[in-house]
Order: sequence, then structure tokens, then C-alpha cells
Amino acid sequence: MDLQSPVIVEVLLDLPLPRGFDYHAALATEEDVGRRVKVPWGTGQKVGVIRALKHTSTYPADKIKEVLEIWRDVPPLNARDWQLLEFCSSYYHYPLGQTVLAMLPPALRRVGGWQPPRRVRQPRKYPSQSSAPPLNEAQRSVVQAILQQPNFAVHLIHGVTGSGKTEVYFSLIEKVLERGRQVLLLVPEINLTPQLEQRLARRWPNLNWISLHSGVSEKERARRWLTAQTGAARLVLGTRLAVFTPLPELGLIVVDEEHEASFKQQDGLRYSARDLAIVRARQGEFPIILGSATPTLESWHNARTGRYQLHHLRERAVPGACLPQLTLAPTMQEGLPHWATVLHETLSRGEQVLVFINRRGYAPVLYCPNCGWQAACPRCSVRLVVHRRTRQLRCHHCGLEQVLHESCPSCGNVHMETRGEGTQQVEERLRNYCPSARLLRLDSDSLALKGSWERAREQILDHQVDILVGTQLLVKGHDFPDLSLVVVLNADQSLFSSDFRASERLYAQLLQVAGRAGRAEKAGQVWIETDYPGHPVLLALMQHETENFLDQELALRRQMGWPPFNYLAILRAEARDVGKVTVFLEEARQKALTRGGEGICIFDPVPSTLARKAGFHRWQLLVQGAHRASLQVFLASWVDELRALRSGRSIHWVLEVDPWDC
Ligand SMILES: Nc1ncnc2c1ncn2[C@@H]1O[C@H](COP(=O)(O)OP(=O)(O)OP(=O)(O)O)[C@@H](O)[C@H]1O
Ligand SMILES: [Zn+2]
Repeated sequence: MDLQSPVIVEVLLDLPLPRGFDYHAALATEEDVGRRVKVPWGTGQKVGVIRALKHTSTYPADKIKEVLEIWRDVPPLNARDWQLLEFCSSYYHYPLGQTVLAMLPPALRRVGGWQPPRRVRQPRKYPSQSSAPPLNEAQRSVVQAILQQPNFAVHLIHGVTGSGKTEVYFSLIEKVLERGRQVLLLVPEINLTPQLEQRLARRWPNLNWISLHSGVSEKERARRWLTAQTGAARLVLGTRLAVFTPLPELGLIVVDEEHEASFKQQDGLRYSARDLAIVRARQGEFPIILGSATPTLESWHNARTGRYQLHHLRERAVPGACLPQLTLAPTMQEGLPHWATVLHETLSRGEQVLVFINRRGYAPVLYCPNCGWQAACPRCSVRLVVHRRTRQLRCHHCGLEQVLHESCPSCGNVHMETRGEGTQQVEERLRNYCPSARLLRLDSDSLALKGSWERAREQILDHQVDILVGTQLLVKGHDFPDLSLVVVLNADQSLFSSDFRASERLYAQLLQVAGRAGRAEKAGQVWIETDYPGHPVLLALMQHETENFLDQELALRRQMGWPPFNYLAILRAEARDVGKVTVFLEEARQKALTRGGEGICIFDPVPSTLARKAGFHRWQLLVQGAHRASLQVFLASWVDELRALRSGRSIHWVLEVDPWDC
């Protein structure tokens, strides 16, 4: 660089604009690219990240302001970090500045600068494991096969529930750590981290590893993030946000439970952490492992067509443990349920029971049997849920709370009734069946307090609980050896959804919840309440035929022309005034039709599934592309046109690539 010319830096800011901003920075050098800066913005200040140094600017020199501070207290983003961020910004059509600032831990985005926490919380100590269990034959051959390819490859491990996928990951992780490379282990749920933290700490008592998730305090999260960036931390265990952690020596990524929807960010930068992890592995030329008992059809298709390498674990790992026995039973309107006997038998053997119902609260409907009035949310297009203990009606979408009606607001009838069951009612019912059993309800209401999941988990493992009543929070990847009976209530509620992914999701959910039963020596039983025992999802489940099910679903998707046989993007728009939403989407559709593109199909604007939320009307427009590349070309120019539309200024809109909910 010419030493005479004033140094100008291009700074990326957290603004919805596709460009950076120029500032003078007399003392900046090339080393500062990727560092955080404080800059003046309007009457205030903002934190940004230096993207580049330049000689000249297109702005008039006297308009360019001076950078207030370049923070050199932490390392800059490196070329690999930029590579991932640039991919992310261009693939999701999200401004680079917003992408970069979204990925920084919040404590590094403060205009006050970064102060490390005064006290560092010491990681909990666990008794170290004498030695890892010897891998069984099937596990060993998966490990061998994966080790043969040190370069980029996507490995899909399809392992039945309890087949010991985690031990396979650990074995591979050990090899990668020995080679001096860092490891990223992604899990879908913050609830799963205590279980894995414990396993990691026992396996490698001297390893410097960190966990990153939204439950870690701001400062602590930034501190840990920095230990990863400097290379001090050798392993990062985290939820989706951890996919962006700078890891200069990264050599392996594991995505556990790759089918989980929580890998998809649903607001702001709407990325899929699983997909970005694959991109990251390709950029870094190292292997990535996806593991699941119920892979997504996208991954399954890639495995079937040879793009991913498929590995199987067909049996449970604990010697003697086998897959649970499944029984379908009709829902009883009155009297004892069909599973009452087996419930008592299980409890009398001193084993644990999980009762699964995917609905929290007491009852989903409050209605008047006299005039038919129902309690609905005034701000959303849903009914209000009855919470009996707090005597409230609550909206599970916008958080609205009302006092439970004593009488019908429409006709004055004082005998109001509820319909359907939620976790609280099931808990009450079970207390009547088994008055002496110790019950624990686990849903987002009972787990609202910090640390409550960890306590609950220890109670379960210590066998201070006989019956667990819970929602999907309990389904994922947990390992409770004394649990031998799983009861699924009201499975039918999702059999008739219109989403093309409904069958895939229901199958995964039922198989995963069933998979919590009988993981150790105790034989497992699963009872599913349904009035449709002939439904294809249930038939496949009964036969433990996951591969057939996936193949059949793939054939259906191909026939219907849904992903993974094409690619989707959704333009979502919302506003208080429904007219503004439809005008914008109609103009957007016209632009799209004019632009067109090879294999691009533009649908009509329609109301979203939740058509009104917190007073906002929500509509969407689906775009389908036969090829990923041509869809990307189309979206890139379309999004520019959308930004220029006047009708888009007074509403919220967002373009989502590869949506999981349509
Ligand atoms: N080789 C082995 N010998 C004995 N026990 C094993 C072996 N491998 C794993 N296990 C045990 O089997 C149980 C299930 O393992 P793990 O939790 O890894 O299964 P998983 O495949 O991840 O299951 P899920 O998909 O249901 O989460 C654990 O208790 C684990 O300690
Ligand atoms: Zn609401």
C-alpha cells in the first residue's frame, strides 16, 4: 500500500444493506482486516468488522469519518472464517454485515468493548472413566471405514436408537485430536449438552474443551468462543449457533441427530447449521459425520445416490438390549386406558415409565357446551390453551395471558368445558391411576428455570422418579437405562397435516420417543394410542423398517415433485394491515414471473399456517427450482428487486432458502 495515501477501511455493520461503509483509519494495517472496530454512526456509535483496506473511496473525502477504535485485544477473523461467512451471506441472500455480526458472540458486539469475565466458572469435575467400552464389531467397522478417508467426505451413520453412535463419534474424535486437529460436535438441543458434557469430561479429563449454547452467560460465551479461536480449546460441543465458531485447526465435524429441526434457525439469518457444517467441512477439506436413527430424506437421498457415504448400526449396543416391542392401542374415551396394566407391572418391577404427549398446558380447548363459544387468541389465529394450576388461558404463540373464564362470555353459561389433553391433565390422570408413583412433568413450562433440566436429569438417573410426563423435549437422544415403558398419547393429532414433511417428521418423532425404551438390559415396551392402526407411518414403525419407509417416502416425494427432488425458497411477509402484505407479495410475484428462469416455478401468495400472530397477518410465496444453482441465480437478482419495492418498506419481509416449514 502507498504509505502516503490515507488509509481507508471498509467496515461491515449490522445493517440490512448489502455493502460496507468507508472510514478513515490512519493506523490500520492489513493485519486489522477481520478485527472489530468502533465507528461513529449518525449521532451514536456502532461496532463493525473491518472487511478490507483501501486507497480510495467512492465517497467524498470530507464525508468520510474517522474510526473511533480498532480493538486488537482478540485475534481477527481469518481467511477460512470469511470464506464460510461469505458463503452463508450469498447462499441465504442475507447482507454480509448482518451475517458477520450475527455470528459474533453478543459480548463482542458491545460499543463498550470486551471485558473478560472476572470469575471463570470451573467446569464440573466427574470421576474419570477407567476406559472406554470396547467397540462392538459393527461400531468398529464404521470407525475403520470413516478413518480411511481423511479428506472431505460426508458420512451418514444410520444407527437404530441406542446403537452406540456416540461411542463411534468418540473413537473418531480421539483420532482427530491425536492428530492435533480441533473438533466441532453439534447437538440439536441445549438439554442434550449436560449428558454429553459428562461423557466428554469422563472420557478426556485433561482435554481443554468448551460447550457453547444459549444457556451460557454472555461474557462466558465470548470467553469460551475466544479459546476456540486461539486454538486453546480443542473441542467445541454446541448447538446450532456453534457452527460459526472460529476453529483454526478444525479437522472433524459431527452433527448428532442430524434430522432435528432445531438445527434450522427460524428468524434473522435463517440458516441450517447442518448444511453450513457440510460447507465448512468441504471448505476445510476434512470429513463430516451426520448421525441419526431417522435421517432426513435429504440426507437419505444423498446417501442413496452416493454423494454421502452410508454406514449402518443395526443393533443396540448394550449386550442383550434389543429394540422395544411396539403395540398400537385405540384411545379410550372412558375408563382405564389399555396400557394401565403394563404401567402397573412396569412400576412394580421398579422400572421407569415415560408418557409422551406433544402438548403442554391442561387442555387445548375451552368451550361452552351451550352456545359453542371457544376461547381464541385475539391476536393470533389459534385457540387459547387452558392452564389450570395458574387458572389462566394462554396463547402459546404470542404469550398472551387471560384469567380463566368462570362463565361463557357469550351466553353466560357457568358450566364451561375443556376438550383434549395437555401434559398437566395427563399428570393429573396418572396421579389418579398410580397415587404412590413419583411423577415428574417435563415441558417448557416446568423447565423454564435455569438448571432445571440438569436437576431433572439427575433425578431420573438416580431413580427418584417413576413416571415422566413430557413433550418432545424429552424425546431427543436421551439415555435413561431404567426406562422400560414408553406410552405415546394422541399420536393421531399429526397424522393429517398438510405439510409435505409431516410423515417424515411423525415417523422420526415416534421412533425417537420409542427409542428411549429398553436401552440397557431391561426389555423395552412402547404403547402408541391411535385410532388409525393402518396408517403407513405406523405400519412402518411397527416393523422397525426405517430404510423401507425412507425409500417409499423418497419415491412419493419424487412423484409429487417435492424436495429433495427440487429446491425451495419462501418469501414471507407480515404486517398489521393484510392489504399491505398482499400488495407486496403480488408485486413480488409479478417481478418473479417477469424474471423467470430455467426450471423456476412461482406459486401464488397464500396465508401462512399460522395466519395471524401477535396481531400481524402472515402470508407467504413459495418458489420452487429444479436445480439449486439456477434457483440461486434467480434469488440473487429477485432479492435486489424486492429491496427496491416501495411496498416492502412498511412491512416485515424475509426470504428463506431451504425452508423446513412450508
Ligand atoms: N460397545 C459398547 N458396549 C457396551 N455398551 C455400549 C457400547 N457402545 C455404546 N454403549 C452404550 O449403549 C448406550 C447407547 O449408546 P448411545 O447413547 O451412544 O446410542 P445412540 O446410538 O446415540 O442412541 P440414540 O440415537 O438413541 O441417541 C449407552 O449407554 C452406551 O454407553
Ligand atoms: Zn396469541
